[in-house]
Amino acid sequence: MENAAVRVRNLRKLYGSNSAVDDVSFDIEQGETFALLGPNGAGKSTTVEILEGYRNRTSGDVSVVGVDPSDGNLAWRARLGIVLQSTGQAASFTVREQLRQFAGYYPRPRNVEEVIAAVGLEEKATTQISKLSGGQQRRVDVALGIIGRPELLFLDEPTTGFDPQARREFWDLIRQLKREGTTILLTTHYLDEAAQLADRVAVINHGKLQAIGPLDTFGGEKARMPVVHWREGDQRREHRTSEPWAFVSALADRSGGEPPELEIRRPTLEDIYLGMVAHDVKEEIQQ
Ligand SMILES: Nc1ncnc2c1ncn2[C@@H]1O[C@H](COP(=O)(O)OP(=O)(O)OP(=O)(O)O)[C@@H](O)[C@H]1O
Repeated sequence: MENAAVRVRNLRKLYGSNSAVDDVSFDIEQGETFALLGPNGAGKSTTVEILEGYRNRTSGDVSVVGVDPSDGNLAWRARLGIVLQSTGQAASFTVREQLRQFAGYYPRPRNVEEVIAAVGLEEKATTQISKLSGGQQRRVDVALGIIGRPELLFLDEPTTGFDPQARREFWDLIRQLKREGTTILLTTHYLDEAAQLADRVAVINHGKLQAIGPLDTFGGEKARMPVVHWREGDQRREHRTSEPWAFVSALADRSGGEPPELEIRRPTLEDIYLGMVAHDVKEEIQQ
């Protein structure tokens, strides 16, 4: 990729003799939403913290919006938005005060009131952050991450604690940022969230990049094959096929009409991911 927002080559991080990140390479294109998935302890946070300039690497090359994070200065940092897994808020400030203060750190901040509205906190703008619920505090984290109009937004488990409606509103907000050209690196354990938002997905497991690819082909043809489910007498039956309609039509002919409890299920990203991680499936790594 010519103008990658993020470029990672042969990244390694050792903690003593433990290889937390082991020869990982990938690019994130400008404007792309990239989801980094993997089980607990896989090396996601270590990778992301190296990109954010919060952690040193053992070896490899890294460039984030054109700068090596280990040389990143304040001007570089102002081009990034970071929503960490947990943040220590200045809890005695109100939502509006906190956002106004943060807006002052950036050269081209977004409008504070617009950001408050975007994260759905209009009614809480004058409430002290310490008096907000966990999910509302998480919305403040997200608001602080976007107030500086970042080119590249890091979202680490952004919707933990959100109720279902708040998650959907958050997804709309992320789509809006994407339309404005923001590059997004999303780390999440919610596979439906990755499926909703990501253009490309990568799975990191035991420190290694296990799979990477566009959302709509991720996992390969075999893992994505639909499964036809139906009932025959008191038995539940299923059949995996790349041509479910042909199979269903033959099944209907055979059983003289639509079989009971007929369903065609396409594997979700979660199904594909779980199959991959459980079986340590090696995907062809393609950039
Ligand atoms: N500061 C540290 N010192 C020593 N080992 C560490 C340190 N931070 C992380 N590790 C180890 O590095 C490995 C990768 O951890 P990391 O936090 O990057 O995983 P993760 O994929 O982000 O996990 P999670 O989904 O649980 O957040 C783990 O084995 C972890 O124990």
